[in-house]
Amino acid sequence: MTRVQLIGVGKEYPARGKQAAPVVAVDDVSIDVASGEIHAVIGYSGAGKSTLLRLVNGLERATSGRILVGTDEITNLPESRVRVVRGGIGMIFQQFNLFHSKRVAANVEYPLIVAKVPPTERKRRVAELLDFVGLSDKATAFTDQLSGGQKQRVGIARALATNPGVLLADEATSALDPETSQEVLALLKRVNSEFGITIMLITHEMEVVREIADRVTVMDAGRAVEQGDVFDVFSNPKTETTKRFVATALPTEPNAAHLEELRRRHRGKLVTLTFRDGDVDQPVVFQTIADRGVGVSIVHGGVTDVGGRSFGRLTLELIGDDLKIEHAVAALAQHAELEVLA
Ligand SMILES: Nc1ncnc2c1ncn2[C@@H]1O[C@H](COP(=O)(O)OP(=O)(O)OP(=O)(O)O)[C@@H](O)[C@H]1O
Repeated sequence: MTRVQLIGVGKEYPARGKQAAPVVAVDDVSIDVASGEIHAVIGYSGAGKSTLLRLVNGLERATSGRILVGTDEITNLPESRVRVVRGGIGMIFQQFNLFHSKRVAANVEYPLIVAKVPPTERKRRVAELLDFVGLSDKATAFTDQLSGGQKQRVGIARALATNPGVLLADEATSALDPETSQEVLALLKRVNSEFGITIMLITHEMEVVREIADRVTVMDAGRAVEQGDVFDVFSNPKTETTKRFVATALPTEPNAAHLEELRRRHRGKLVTLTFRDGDVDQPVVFQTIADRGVGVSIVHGGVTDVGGRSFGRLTLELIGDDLKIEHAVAALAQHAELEVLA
């Protein structure tokens, strides 16, 4: 169980060439990852996510701010001590980074050899880890005989070998198909819940955050532009960046073009209702409409899960005479967040 704190962290790369300006890859980012938490950092390409991860594992030095991994302030430590701290950090990668010339068991054993763990203990630990990731039967296979999902499971077993307090995941499921991604994310959830390992992951995929994270930081152009509980951030996005991510995975209001199309097909009044975490009783909503003598059909949207809580956005067509619809809208507004689509 390890807490990871980034306090006003910045990373600037020097200018290359005479005309070029320095690149500010990470700009004044603060993230407090509680021990045992799964924290996702999401952003588009170039947002600074990978740089941030390299600062946390001490592969690069921050130009400003402080980073603490547990009680070790790695931004202050000499390189020899940073290496020791890195021993308590597991890493998994998009391209798995396995040794292709070694068998599965040898890949998992490698960090134990580096850590000078005695052979019998190593064998026991490797067997235990392969069992945990469900690959006991692949111990003697070469890694290029494995599927992508199996390779990442080897990566996870290897990362866990030395009992790290923190696991850093760099786009760990980006190279995998959706179903395999789900399996790997489920395994990471078990890593977190069974061993209490803090997980910090970077991704450009909203699905990953939705599936696994407790809290999220949204990065854009090196800065942390939104941060908080996954449900709070995504059910009420404030910045354009977050809104774009939300639109890829959560039910939204129809966009302008879609609204035109809906208008053409539906003559009634269109309204969008937002349901947050069961704070709206759906039967009451539909009863309210029926009680006013108004017909209803769902024309867009849905209900889904985010951060383990339900979130819904439904666009409804209200059908009936104008006055009744007006009353129904007024009554609905008492029960739910409602927007009339003008
Ligand atoms: N070693 C480096 N030298 C100079 N500039 C760098 C270096 N590493 C990263 N950058 C720059 O820093 C910015 C952030 O890059 P970074 O790779 O951290 O973003 P990212 O969000 O991880 O994107 P991606 O998912 O595409 O890797 C980019 O503008 C990139 O060009």
